[in-house]
Amino acid sequence: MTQDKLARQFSVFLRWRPLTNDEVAGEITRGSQNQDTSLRAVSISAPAKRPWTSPPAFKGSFEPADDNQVLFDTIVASALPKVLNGASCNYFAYGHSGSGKTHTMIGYDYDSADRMGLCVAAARKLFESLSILNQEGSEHQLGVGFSLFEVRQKSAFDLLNRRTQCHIREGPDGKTHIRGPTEMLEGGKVRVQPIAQRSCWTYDSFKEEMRTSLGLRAVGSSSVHDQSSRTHAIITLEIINTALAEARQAVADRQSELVPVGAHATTVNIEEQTKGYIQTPDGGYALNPDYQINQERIDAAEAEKAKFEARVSAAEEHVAEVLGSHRSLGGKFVFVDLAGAEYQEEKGAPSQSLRGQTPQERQEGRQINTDLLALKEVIRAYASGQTRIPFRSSPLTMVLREHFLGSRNGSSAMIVTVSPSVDQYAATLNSLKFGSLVGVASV
Ligand SMILES: Nc1ncnc2c1ncn2[C@@H]1O[C@H](COP(=O)(O)OP(=O)(O)OP(=O)(O)O)[C@@H](O)[C@H]1O
Repeated sequence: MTQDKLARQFSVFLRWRPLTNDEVAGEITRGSQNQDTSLRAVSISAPAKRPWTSPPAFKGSFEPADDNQVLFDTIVASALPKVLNGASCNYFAYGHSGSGKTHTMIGYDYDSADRMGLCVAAARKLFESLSILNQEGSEHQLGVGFSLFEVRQKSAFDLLNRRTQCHIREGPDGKTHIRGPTEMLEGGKVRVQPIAQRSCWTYDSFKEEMRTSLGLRAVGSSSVHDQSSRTHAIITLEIINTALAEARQAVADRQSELVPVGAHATTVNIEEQTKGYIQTPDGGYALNPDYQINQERIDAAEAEKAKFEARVSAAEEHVAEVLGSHRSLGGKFVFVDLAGAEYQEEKGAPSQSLRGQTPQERQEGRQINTDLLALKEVIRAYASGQTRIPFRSSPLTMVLREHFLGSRNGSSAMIVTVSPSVDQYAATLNSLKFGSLVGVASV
């Protein structure tokens, strides 16, 4: 295995949730074997269903009795030292609606260790480690920058900013920018709101932010269970300090100062070109003999613009310097609670959950499937060490680009959540096939 390949480890785990009270049709028979590799092959069967066995693809498999603490200890805990060393570690929950993704990633009880979701448990451990580092004494206390937004169709919705709709775009620098509405400030300055990051200095303040923001999560109306989420929720916990927050704020301020100066340079250029040329009878353009283009005026406006661009670059360099001032700064845990995968029954008929959907929900379902297929291709390309990774294929993968690229020395994993109910056989089979396609590429 090459060094690069080692740095791109991606593991796939399987989690069987318990049967719910209304799942009375019986349980899928399941097996899991280690063959000649360190990965497990998973097999399923049920009366009147076609049995299926995966290739060796799963790093581990969790039974219904395994609680969230067992998952945290097995999958996430070992990543903590990497995050404290500045790496980015990413975790995805994939599964059909109601299979246990939100229970796994976020949880419905933030106070008990065996029920809190992986992101809450990670925050708890992170704050414990940061408090030790902070006692060692440093100029700026370390804390956690928390952001939480949803990707739905082609937009992002910032749950830390009243679900404000943000646009997902690729900038000229090739990076993905997620931008909210523009604000007009004094002196013609324009500020484009980025996705909010809340600075949390204690675990309790983080939990409070989580509770408030998750109250705003979008839910669908007619899927498998009432709280079905139709969006991909992306939660980031980044190690920050006040110097980093201030340095990033300075970049935003310099960018808003640049906007009117850049607009002025463009206006001057257009004015001079409009006066300096006249239209000829054949529809072409020629120099206006009655006007001399004022090149000095254009150059002065361009020079002013260059001065403000340099201020932005200097502020960006300062962010990089601050990031380099402590080994932990910029380290990140990223948790992605993916929208429920939608699927067809074996013979192409719509599944029970698809039948009662509105046209808008069906359209959303198609986009969700597009996003999930794009994610599968990105993970396969990433895990197999390819240099060209198709991030542009969907808004979801565009948004995840920086986290994949930032995870060089980190580790990433997907948890495929499935129901053991025979009623959910087709959905479970569908999720296992997806997980094994991702898992075999990660060997
Ligand atoms: N491993 C588990 N142990 C106990 N209860 C679970 C487990 N997994 C899921 N549940 C319960 O099953 C229900 C559905 O789970 P959850 O909301 O996590 O599904 P989901 O996959 O996020 O669905 P959707 O995509 O529709 O949001 C919840 O009541 C949850 O508490």
